[in-house]
Amino acid sequence: MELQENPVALGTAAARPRLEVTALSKTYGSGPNAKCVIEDLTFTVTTGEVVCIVGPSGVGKTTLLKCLAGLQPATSGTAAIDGRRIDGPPPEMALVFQDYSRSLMPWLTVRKNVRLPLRHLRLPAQEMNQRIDDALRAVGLDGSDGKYPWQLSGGMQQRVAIARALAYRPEILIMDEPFASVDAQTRFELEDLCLKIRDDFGMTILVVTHDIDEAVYLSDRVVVLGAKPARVLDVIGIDLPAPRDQISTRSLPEFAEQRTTVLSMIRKPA
Ligand SMILES: Nc1ncnc2c1ncn2[C@@H]1O[C@H](COP(=O)(O)OP(=O)(O)OP(=O)(O)O)[C@@H](O)[C@H]1O
Repeated sequence: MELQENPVALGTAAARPRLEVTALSKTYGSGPNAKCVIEDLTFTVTTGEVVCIVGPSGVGKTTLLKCLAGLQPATSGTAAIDGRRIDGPPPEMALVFQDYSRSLMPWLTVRKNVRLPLRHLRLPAQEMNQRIDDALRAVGLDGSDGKYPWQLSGGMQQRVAIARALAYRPEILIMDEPFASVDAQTRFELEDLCLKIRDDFGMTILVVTHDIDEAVYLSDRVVVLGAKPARVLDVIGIDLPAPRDQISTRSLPEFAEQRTTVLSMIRKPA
């Protein structure tokens, strides 16, 4: 797959903040009905990093992701890519949502689903087909392109959703609880796919998850959010050896230590 060269793997670029969230706040409504959902969030995601955001349910993650995706303005503060303020959907960003059953079109084949976001790029047919083939191969679904989503397992459907994001060739991938609706074994496979995408393409990946173990397994750093309003409690560097492996990494004493650190941060009284 030829998404982009991996500057991190090639050692040609110093790690730099790709995505910068600075003092970002979002209040819905005004006057007596004003509701501050996220307050003064500051964190960065560096090129080629996987960063997970964890926090209590209803913390405001969708609100945050909508601001990062340029779908709604922040009330104050900024989100920026390479120092460029986000004020609309950034062309270098793709999103993957939890609910694949609602994000895939059941009446379209796998191939046509993956092609959907490419239509507005007006690519030559050959390049369009190449991108679709590459993306399906990257998620292990080459050979399934003529099937319909409802003919696939949940995990395969989520792979289609990931392939659709990859075919767009994003530099930044944002995933909103992407593996929450699949069984445990598939979840492990998709987590490893996420790390492979980062390793192969140097992609910068931000994942929202409620699963602390998943956050520790995937992340270079974990952003821990407190609730009401959402604010950053801590950013925890995850120092685990690469490459990560579902059995050996999760068996390490350091894994348990990092997990306890994140968990106790979330459960600490405000
Ligand atoms: N457009 C809106 N107008 C007013 N309030 C909103 C709006 N969107 C979200 N909210 C409120 O903001 C709060 C956080 O919602 P949000 O959907 O961002 O949380 P979440 O972390 O994604 O939730 P969940 O974990 O349940 O998916 C909720 O109380 C919600 O009611």
